[in-house]
Amino acid sequence: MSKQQFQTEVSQLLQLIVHSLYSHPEIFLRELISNSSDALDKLRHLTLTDDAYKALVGNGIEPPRIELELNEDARTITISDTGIGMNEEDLVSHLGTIARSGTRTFLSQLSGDQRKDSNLIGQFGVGFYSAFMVADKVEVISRKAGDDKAWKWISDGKTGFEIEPAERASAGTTVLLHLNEEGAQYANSYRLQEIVRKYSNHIAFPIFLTYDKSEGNAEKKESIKSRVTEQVNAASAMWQRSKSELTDEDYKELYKSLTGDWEDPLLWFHTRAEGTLEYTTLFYIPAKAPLDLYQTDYKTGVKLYVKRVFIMDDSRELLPQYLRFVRGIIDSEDLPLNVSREILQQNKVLASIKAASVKKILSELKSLSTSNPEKYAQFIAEYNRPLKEGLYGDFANRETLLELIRFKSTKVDGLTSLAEAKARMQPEQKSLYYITGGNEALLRNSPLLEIYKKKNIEVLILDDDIDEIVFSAIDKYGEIDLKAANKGAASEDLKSEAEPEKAESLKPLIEKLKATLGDAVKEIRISTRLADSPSVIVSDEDEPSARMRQMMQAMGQKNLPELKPTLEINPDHEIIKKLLTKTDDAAIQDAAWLLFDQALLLEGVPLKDPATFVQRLNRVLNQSI
Ligand SMILES: Nc1ncnc2c1ncn2[C@@H]1O[C@H](COP(=O)(O)OP(=O)(O)OP(=O)(O)O)[C@@H](O)[C@H]1O
Repeated sequence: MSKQQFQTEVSQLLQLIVHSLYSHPEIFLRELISNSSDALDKLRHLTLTDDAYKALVGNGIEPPRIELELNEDARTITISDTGIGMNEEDLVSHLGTIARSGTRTFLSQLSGDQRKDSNLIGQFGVGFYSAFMVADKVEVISRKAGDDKAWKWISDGKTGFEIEPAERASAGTTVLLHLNEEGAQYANSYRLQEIVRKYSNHIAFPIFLTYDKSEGNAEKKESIKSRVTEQVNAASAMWQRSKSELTDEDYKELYKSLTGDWEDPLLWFHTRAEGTLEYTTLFYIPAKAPLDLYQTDYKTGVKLYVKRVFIMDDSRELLPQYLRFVRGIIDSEDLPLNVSREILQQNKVLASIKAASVKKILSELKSLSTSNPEKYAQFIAEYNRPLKEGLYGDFANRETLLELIRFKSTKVDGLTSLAEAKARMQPEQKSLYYITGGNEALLRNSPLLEIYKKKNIEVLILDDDIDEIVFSAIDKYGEIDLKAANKGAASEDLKSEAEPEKAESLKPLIEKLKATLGDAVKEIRISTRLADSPSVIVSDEDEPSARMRQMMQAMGQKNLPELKPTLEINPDHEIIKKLLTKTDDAAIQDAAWLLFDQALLLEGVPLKDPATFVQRLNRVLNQSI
């Protein structure tokens, strides 16, 4: 026998489970049955596709079933399956550690108070460990398909576990729960049947319950107990039934058992396609974004079935990456059962299912945005950003995605759509405008927006760090141009007349400024977009903005060419007007740098030489007091 410690995270998780989940202990059964169902799925796939496993059917591998056994006197429940099973190594790694990085990160981020909040932990599946809510000792006896040996794992759920050799007639896993005080209520056959029907009715494998049934004997006026085994669930793949047969509760329970989420899903879409290709899809959108949404090793949430046989649940080919928050099932009639990961990558059937699924999901979201704006707002609060990622990669659905994404704006509180912004356009307004950068407050106060304010034109505020990358690739919304206010060309539309004389009179000043700033700027020109500020910096259409360069540097991009922005000055500003009459070169030089540096600061670009900036500022201040 070997005694082993739990990984630290497991101990933390167990603490959390035992101390915060008392409100839902019954879910232990759903979690264990869903593990059994997964194990049966995995083995069935192997026996259908792999000759070595095929040969073992009836000889070490039994037909798929899940058996619950209740022993009221001993206060034990067993959950057995004829699935894939675990060997010694699997038992240690699957039941002694937490493999999912999402769970690990989640646990490490929780504060003391949050740990007490059971809603928070409901966001991820607690899985097997939920057994310790109801049991003070758990034994797992398992034999892996293809192996002769069986192993027993025993733990009190406190610090560690023991492993020893065991006996098991065929492949599969038996979980034996020694119920604790809290769990005693489940040593009751009615209760168990009720829980199975509530949470696991849709499980595609038969679930049997063996228990002592009391039956009245009218003659002797007494009840006789007999040991019986009865099937408890419907055992048909729920998604294959027609929508009209299914209730909201059915959908919600399937979702919970698929994902381990405790909250109801926000939405679901159930579709059956018949015709050239036959398949069923059932997609769910979780109410809260999955914890690993922004991790590169995120867990995918769509399971692939072929003719109701589970094939895989970790393929990134089933939906595009930006829809990685979608959970659910794709069940195809046309794919081969032995379809491999490599084949999936170039498979035409899957490509069509995938394309149709994306269209379906997006079009359902689009109709939700009009039919139920409140629910849509909940969706957007969680998933606006992944949709933007889609804008970057999914050309085929760009138009729909543009309709779905929501924006902050200078004209409305909260969020708005492009369609709404279009409806608010001024009669003379030629394009839709936006400004990008990493900080909302900075953007809202940017001098670049002054002219828009003056002309009562709306500007969308794009303050997500991916916005500039995404939107620089998108120049149209339908027929209308989308233009960045921080780029050169946006001001073309807003040009006022009467410029030639102004330009002529400012020429000498611009030359002096240019002589002072030299290589720090690419060009100095008269601005048509400023009202209250004396100066601003802008980038060319094809250049990354100043803020974007910072991001690229932060991400480790080296050898970026020096930033050489264009400085625009406001001919109508008092400072510029005064400078026109100044002849003192030293004062003009100080002013040139101050105009440039303040424009950089407002763009959120840190100054290269703050000390000189402060000296200059103090010089000018000194003269003005
Ligand atoms: N009945 C079983 N048969 C075979 N393997 C099992 C069984 N129960 C658990 N396992 C193994 O133990 C692992 C951990 O199970 P656990 O329920 O904690 O998490 P999970 O099912 O992977 O994730 P989640 O419950 O969050 O969806 C499983 O991934 C599986 O490999």
